[in-house]
Amino acid sequence: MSKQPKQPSPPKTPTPSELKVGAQLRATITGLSARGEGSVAVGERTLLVPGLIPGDTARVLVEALARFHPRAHGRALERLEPSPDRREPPCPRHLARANAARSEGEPRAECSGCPLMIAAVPAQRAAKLARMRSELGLPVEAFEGGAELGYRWSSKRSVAGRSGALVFGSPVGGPSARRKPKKPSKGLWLADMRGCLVDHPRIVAAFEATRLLANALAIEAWRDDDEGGSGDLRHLWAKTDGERVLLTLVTGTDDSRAARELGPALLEQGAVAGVAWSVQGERSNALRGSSAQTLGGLDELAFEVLGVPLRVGALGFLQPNPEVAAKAYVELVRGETNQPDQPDQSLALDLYAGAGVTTGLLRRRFAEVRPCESHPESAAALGVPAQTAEQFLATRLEGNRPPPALVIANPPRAGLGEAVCAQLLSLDAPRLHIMSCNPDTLAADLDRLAPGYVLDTLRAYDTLPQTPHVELVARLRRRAPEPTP
Ligand SMILES: C[S@@+](CC[C@H](N)C(=O)[O-])C[C@H]1O[C@@H](n2cnc3c(N)ncnc32)[C@H](O)[C@@H]1O
Repeated sequence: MSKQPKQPSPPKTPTPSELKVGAQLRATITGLSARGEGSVAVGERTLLVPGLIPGDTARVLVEALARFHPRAHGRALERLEPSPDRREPPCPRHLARANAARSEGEPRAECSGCPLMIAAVPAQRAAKLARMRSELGLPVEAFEGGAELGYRWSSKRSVAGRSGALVFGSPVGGPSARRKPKKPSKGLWLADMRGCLVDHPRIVAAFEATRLLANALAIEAWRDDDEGGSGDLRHLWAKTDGERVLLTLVTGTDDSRAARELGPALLEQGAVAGVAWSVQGERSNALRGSSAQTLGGLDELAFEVLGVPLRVGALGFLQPNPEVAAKAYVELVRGETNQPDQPDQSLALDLYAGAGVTTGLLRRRFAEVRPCESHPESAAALGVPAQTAEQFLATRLEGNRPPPALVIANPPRAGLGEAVCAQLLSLDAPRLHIMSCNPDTLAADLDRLAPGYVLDTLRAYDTLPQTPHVELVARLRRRAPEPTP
């Protein structure tokens, strides 16, 4: 008799009674969390396990049951049956390669910034789409992507380590890490992101040149402590137009050797086209500080997105993946479905306008476009006073003017929130188009807007492959008034 091939075992869903801290379970992952952990529903709770993807069956140690959320957190002890979509992550610094042999001097593999890199990209996209559709109930009709690697035109690093051996990276033990640092370190414990595969190659080269020079100059890393902190270089922010790099040095103090020596040395070496300096000495995760000064070279990058000329300075927002974001912008500003895209002679509002790509695109169709932006540098580039969307809408509502023909809004991750949604309902524009980088807050905003708006179309864009992030564009139209009986 010929030997039968081994059949995969049926998926295993643990029972609620098995879900106790310290218990070891056999579980098959069915979904993905917002932070890229594998997830599986166990009774009322969702068990989240970093380092696993849908289709993986693993022995999982239950480490915690959340007190205020129906969540449980687990750690994969052994992968019993890997998902067919699993792959060796291409990045040598990826946490999943922590146990691989390293040559001497090679940084440890502990980066958890791309938790989905352990799956092939089509499977990553399928898992993200499934989360948006089934878990959040978002009727996403299409999901478009672009380059899988080297796509980031804007990237940040934190700085840690001792002088002469600085590490540029992101905190270890983040939400998608499979293990916490073994011992608490005095400063930040960072995963070394040298050679990051998702960053644009120009940015990778600029960060590496900066690291080598900073070490040669014995620049110190900034350390937060109870006395308010000490040291110097805290964060780095690099942006590129595809050719040139604008680097911002963020230091914890205004008495900074990094600003005095590292910035000029980088320019002299030709490692970057421009260097700016911003001070952020507060105890917070805020990275950019509120103002920057140019240390030399270019003070802004000038380039075009969809034919719109853009100028982005040291602290201005730039979509990390302009290639895919451009597809989302087209969807965001396009005219009504099935209607010829005729010039509209009326007014459009562009809320959270950032560098102004959408303002420029809307100006091709509308006689008047009013952008709103709260960051001083971006607002100045748009020629408007820095104002929050709340302040801007409050002023418009006071004036009791007729509603604009279209409002577009592209808020940060926190979404529009209750106050802005209430203002938008009062404003009563016939069309409202929202671009969002957070499906969870978009789902909440769509619920808040439902009394006044119907969702026409919802499309997603894979702006950050290898990570759980997505960008969405929701196009809403004002609800027709109920017929009076
Ligand atoms: C996701 S970005 C979008 C920027 C721009 N639309 C783009 O695509 O490049 C969000 C922008 O909103 C700005 N912002 C943040 N909070 C704001 C608020 N409450 N009111 C107005 N703008 C805000 C940020 O400075 C940032 O430029």
